[in-house]
Amino acid sequence: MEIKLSPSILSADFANLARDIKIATDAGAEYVHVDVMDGHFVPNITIGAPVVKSLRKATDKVLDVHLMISDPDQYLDDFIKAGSDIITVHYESNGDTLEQLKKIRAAGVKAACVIKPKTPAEALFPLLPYCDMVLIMTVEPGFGGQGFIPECMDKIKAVRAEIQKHGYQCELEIDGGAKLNNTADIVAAGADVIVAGSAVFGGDIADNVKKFHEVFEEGAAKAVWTK
Ligand SMILES: O=C(CO)[C@@H](O)[C@H](O)COP(=O)(O)O
Ligand SMILES: [Fe+2]
Repeated sequence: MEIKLSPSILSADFANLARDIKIATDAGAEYVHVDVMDGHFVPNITIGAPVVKSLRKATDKVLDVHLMISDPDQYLDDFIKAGSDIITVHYESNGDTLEQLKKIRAAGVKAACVIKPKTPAEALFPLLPYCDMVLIMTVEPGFGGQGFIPECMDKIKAVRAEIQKHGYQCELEIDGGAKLNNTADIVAAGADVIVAGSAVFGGDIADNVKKFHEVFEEGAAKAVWTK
């Protein structure tokens, strides 16, 4: 069972993004997670579409773009044109989430929807047929380096059960607080894409990526679900 790592560049060296991404992907990271924050939807400002455009030239790995912005409708075209491979919109952002997902897919980009920790898992269910991936936030969005919220484990299980029940081709990503010591349980609960920022870019990046893949195998061996 293939479990993928999506290192969040929020914890990388912003003056050396291409270098840090290369180290992580050469070591086996499958995706590159890009946290876009607008200072409105979350109390932090990070990067926008021009940076995604530059990263597109720096890597051919999957650019997994997590939009933490109030108005996706205003910026979706920019992130599509910049070369995103996956665009994830928040259920809690303004506008019609279903229409946003359809627009992303129509542009040939993978569409994903994300819920914050206080949003129930069931909010995602009607959107699953329109999603190539769903993301469950396991911290409040806005900052890297926070602790995993344990109550989110049941949400991972509930969304995994719904995906399995209908046979949807939809990846289940989690984001926030994934560490080497809790990721096996997160995978066993149902996640197949793990975002990790501080636990990848803090210390030896290549070694951390390799250790995450070891932990994925442990989690997959304990999992009661299969792909
Ligand atoms: O979207 C976010 C935070 O809002 C994340 O992608 C974080 O950047 C993950 O960082 P760690 O919790 O793994 O340090
Ligand atoms: Fe993120």
